[in-house]
Amino acid sequence: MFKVAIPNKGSLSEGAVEILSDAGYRCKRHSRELVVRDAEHDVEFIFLRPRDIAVYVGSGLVNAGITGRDLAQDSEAAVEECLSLNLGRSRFCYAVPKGSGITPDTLGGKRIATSYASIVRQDLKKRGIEAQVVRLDGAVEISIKLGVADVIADVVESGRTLVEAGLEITGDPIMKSEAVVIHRKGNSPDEALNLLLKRLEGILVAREYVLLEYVVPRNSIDAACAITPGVKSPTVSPVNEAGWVAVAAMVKAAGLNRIIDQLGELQAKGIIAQEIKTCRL
Ligand SMILES: Nc1ncnc2c1ncn2[C@@H]1O[C@H](COP(=O)(O)OP(=O)(O)OP(=O)(O)O)[C@@H](O)[C@H]1O
Ligand SMILES: O=P(O)(O)OC[C@H]1O[C@H](OP(=O)(O)OP(=O)(O)O)[C@H](O)[C@@H]1O
Ligand SMILES: [Mg+2]
Repeated sequence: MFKVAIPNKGSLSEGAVEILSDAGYRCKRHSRELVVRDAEHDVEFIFLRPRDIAVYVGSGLVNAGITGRDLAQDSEAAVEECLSLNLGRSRFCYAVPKGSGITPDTLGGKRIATSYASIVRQDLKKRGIEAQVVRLDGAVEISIKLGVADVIADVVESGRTLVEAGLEITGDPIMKSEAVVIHRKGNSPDEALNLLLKRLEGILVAREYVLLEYVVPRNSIDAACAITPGVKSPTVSPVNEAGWVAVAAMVKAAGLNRIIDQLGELQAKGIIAQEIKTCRL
């Protein structure tokens, strides 16, 4: 049975279960099960700590996993990414007490608290800086106030936790992260993994696009198709009224209102947008 590790807690846990469920897999836990079997798809979902997922995948004990890019890198496990899931986006940054003036170039000799010791050591090495890395499990932002560190390196999303702790980001992000599907480095994806990836890709596209349908005067069809070119090409069909045609096309949800306005200027009528449940391009 194909084994997929997913986070049992933390920021990525809900999103991972949701995208897999949208892709048609049965992976919801009813209580605290560690394993959920989807017999129909011949897949076993194993609930692990997000930090441990890359270790299991890298050792070949599970076939694939969903975890954060930062966690995968920090683990130093032999894994590679096969798909980004567009969820759990964050930046991994150095932060210092507001107004302290400490920058990434002046980290030499400082104590840097982090839950991602390996990423920080790699970054310091790249910069040629010697500093002390203090490995903490979480709530890293409080460590400076409590006196164990001068600087932190941590995950930043909205930045609210930093502000509340009186800290500010210094320098560019050390890395940008999001939830990714990983598999063992060097293994070429087998049929079961490719199927999982295709289904997840279908959900990513479905989340990004809507299906737009409208009718438009026949003499405006070229202009309308230029506004809604679809992914491959729009579907144009006859309607029961002379001089009009119906159009259906996938459009990016992000620019939807502007597209509707432009179609309105072409006298398009009956414009409707529908969510897409899944999609295979
Ligand atoms: N506030 C956030 N917004 C988006 N992604 C985040 C956030 N905090 C953490 N992450 C990402 O989630 C992943 C796992 O971190 P998370 O903090 O959820 O796990 P954890 O620390 O093991 O769990 P917990 O915080 O519940 O103990 C990492 O890839 C991280 O970048
Ligand atoms: O920029 P923000 O939106 O404020 O989010 C960032 C915070 O979220 C995470 O903390 P989490 O709740 O996972 O606690 P932890 O640090 O104990 O893991 C992360 O470690 C930061 O502290
Ligand atoms: Mg956390």
